[in-house]
Amino acid sequence: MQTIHLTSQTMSQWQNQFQQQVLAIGFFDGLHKGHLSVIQEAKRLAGVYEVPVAVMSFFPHPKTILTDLPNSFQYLMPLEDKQALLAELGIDTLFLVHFDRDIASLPSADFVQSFLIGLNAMHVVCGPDFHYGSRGSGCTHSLKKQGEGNFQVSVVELMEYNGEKISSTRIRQALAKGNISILQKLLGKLYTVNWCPQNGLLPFYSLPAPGQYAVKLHYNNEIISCNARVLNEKEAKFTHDFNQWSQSIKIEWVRAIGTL
Ligand SMILES: Cc1cc2nc3c(=O)[nH]c(=O)nc-3n(C[C@H](O)[C@H](O)[C@H](O)COP(=O)(O)O)c2cc1C
Ligand SMILES: Nc1ncnc2c1ncn2[C@@H]1O[C@H](COP(=O)(O)OP(=O)(O)OP(=O)(O)O)[C@@H](O)[C@H]1O
Repeated sequence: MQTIHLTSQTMSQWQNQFQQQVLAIGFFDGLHKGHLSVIQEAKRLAGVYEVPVAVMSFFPHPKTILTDLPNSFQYLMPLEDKQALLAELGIDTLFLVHFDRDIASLPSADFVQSFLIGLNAMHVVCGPDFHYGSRGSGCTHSLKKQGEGNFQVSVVELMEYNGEKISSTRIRQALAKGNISILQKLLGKLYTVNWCPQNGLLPFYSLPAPGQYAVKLHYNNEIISCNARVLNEKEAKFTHDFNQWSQSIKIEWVRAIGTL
C-alpha cells in the first residue's frame, strides 16, 4: 500500500495523477466494525469495476484543530497501526490529508472538486453520518450532488451494537469507564496498545480507566497472560516483569478484574 500525503497547499500538483479508483472516506480511528463495513464495501466495488481501492483519512484529528484543548484528544491508534491494518485489508492507496485550519475552512464543494474529483474517484463510500467541508456542512446528500457526473456515492448501513451506533467516541468512552467487555463487540477484536518496556505507553494509544485488568502480552511470537494495574492515563504496572525486554510489546486488554 502506498501512502500519499496531501495538504491544501500541495493538492494542485496531484490533480489527475491517478487512474479511476474507488475511495472510502473518513477518519477511521481504531478501525472498528462500522469502519470495516465502509472499507469492505469500497473493496467490493473496486473488485467489480476492476480498479484500485483507496482510503482517504485525515491527520491530526479535526477535533484537535478545532478545539481549545488540542492535547486532550484520546486517539485509539497511531497512524502506523492504521496503515498496517489498511494494507492487510488490501487497500492500494492511503490518501492522508493533513488537517489544518486551511483545510477546515475549505467549503465542501471545493473539497469535493480538488480532493475527490481531482484524484479521479469514480465511486466514494462512506457511512450515513459522514460530514466534510467547513463547519462540517457537507453530508452524504451534498456529496452525491457535488459528485454528479464524476463519481457515484454509496452510503453503507449504520452499524450498531445494542441499538446504539458503533463509533470511535463510544470506544473512547468505554475505555474511560474501564468497560473492556464491550470493546470486543465494537472493534471485532481485543483493544490493543503498544508499550515500550523502558518508556511505557507509546503515543496515540489510550489506556483504560484506573483499575485492574487481565491482559495478554505479545512479544517475539510469545503470548503471556498476566494482570495490569492501570494507575492513571499514562502509567500501568504489570504482574509480569518485562523490564529487560528490548522491543515494544503489544498489550491486549482482555477483561476488567476489579478496582485498584
Ligand atoms: C474540507 C473539510 C473541512 C472541514 N471543516 C470542519 C469544520 O469546520 N468543523 C468540523 O467540526 N469539522 C470539519 N471537518 C471535519 C469533518 O466534519 C469530519 O470529521 C472529517 O471529514 C472526517 O469524517 P468522519 O468524522 O466522518 O470520519 C472538515 C473536513 C473536511 C474534509
Ligand atoms: N457504525 C458505523 N456504521 C457505518 N459507518 C460508519 C459507522 N461509524 C463510522 N462510519 C463511517 O466510517 C467513516 C469514518 O467515520 P469516523 O472516523 O467519523 O468514525 P466514528 O466512529 O463516527 O468517529 P467519531 O466517534 O470519532 O466521530 C465515515 O464514513 C463514517 O460515516
